[in-house]
Amino acid sequence: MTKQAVVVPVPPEAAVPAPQLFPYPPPRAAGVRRKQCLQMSGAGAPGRVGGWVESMRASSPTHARAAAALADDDGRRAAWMHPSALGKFEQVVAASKGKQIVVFLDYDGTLSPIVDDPDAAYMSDTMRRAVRSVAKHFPTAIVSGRCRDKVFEFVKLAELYYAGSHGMDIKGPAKAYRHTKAAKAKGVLFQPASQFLPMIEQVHESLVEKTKDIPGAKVENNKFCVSVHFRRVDEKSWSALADMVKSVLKDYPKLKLTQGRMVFEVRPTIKWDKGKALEFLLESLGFADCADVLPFYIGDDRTDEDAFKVLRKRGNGVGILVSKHPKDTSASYSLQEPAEVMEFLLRLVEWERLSKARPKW
Ligand SMILES: O=P(O)(O)OC[C@H]1O[C@H](O[C@H]2O[C@H](CO)[C@@H](O)[C@H](O)[C@H]2O)[C@H](O)[C@@H](O)[C@@H]1O
Repeated sequence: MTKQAVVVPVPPEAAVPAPQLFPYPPPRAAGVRRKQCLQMSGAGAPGRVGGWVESMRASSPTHARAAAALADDDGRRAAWMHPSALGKFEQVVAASKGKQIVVFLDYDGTLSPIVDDPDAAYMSDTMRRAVRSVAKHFPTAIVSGRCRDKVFEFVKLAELYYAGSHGMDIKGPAKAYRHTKAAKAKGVLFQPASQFLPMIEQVHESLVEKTKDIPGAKVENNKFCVSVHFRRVDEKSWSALADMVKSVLKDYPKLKLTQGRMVFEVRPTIKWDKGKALEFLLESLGFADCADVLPFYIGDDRTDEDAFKVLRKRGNGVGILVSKHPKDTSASYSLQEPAEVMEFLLRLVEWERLSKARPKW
């Protein structure tokens, strides 16, 4: 395959931008307070350990269920916040008239169910078939916090675009989609954080060493970022684990700490995230500043919010949050779990097949 290696350094983050709302239907629920990602970087001081533990609790399924039980008392608000992308399917696809749909899919919790062991987060064969069908009709990308090779090992579809390490490692298929002649003809390869590789290696080693005595803690090397999992750590040790991670990162002001689903994510402080990856891929496909595209982004995690925000800012696109519980999100629709994601993808394929067969008046 012909590769085009583009390695572009991206400047460190200057500041965390204030959350902003965009006039994009349907509206977000009012009165839901936005939870900031916890930051530990040159730009922001770390919160108290108590703050971290609160945030760790918030990402645990037991606590999420308790929060949802409260929200259910106000069911009207929950329903309004996240209309189902399946229930509102016709409305979702109506916006695509005359436009090319491009599909972006997160992996963990979206295509595969969340499991205790990150190495065993397999995708079902039926889900793989659904994603393959989607990719036959629309340019399709997987956007994951995992390292690109690992997510490819799970998905195993060569025809897709892959953005691993939260979008910091992007590679396109050998035969790329081209909307315009200006679109990149050669395979895409983009690694904006390559200068951080040695640092990430060091931090990975230190984190493995430091956390080895905390039962259940697991450190995962995701190439341009590192995950520290606490799903299998006793809640009594969460604060000790948070302390350890923070103490390692003290010596690395160019790295920041964010949190996902029962996982700490150590990432370079560059202005690059899943949202930037989405924009980069649209541009590579030939859709830069283009109105005749409708991006769909489906994801379940806090890091997917960066992509949902980009869609809101563009005022064009469909953000779908995968969650059983009401959450503060910039997505416009929801699906409850990977099984519903699969149903939605199959429906999208069927709708496209039928609309091609339909006579154009
Ligand atoms: O962007 P994603 O594809 O959603 O990746 C985010 C993290 O996903 C994985 O961790 C999550 O899934 C695991 C398996 O189900 C689960 O055990 C863990 O608690 C979840 O946080 C992956 O292992 C991480 O490296 C990714 O950063």
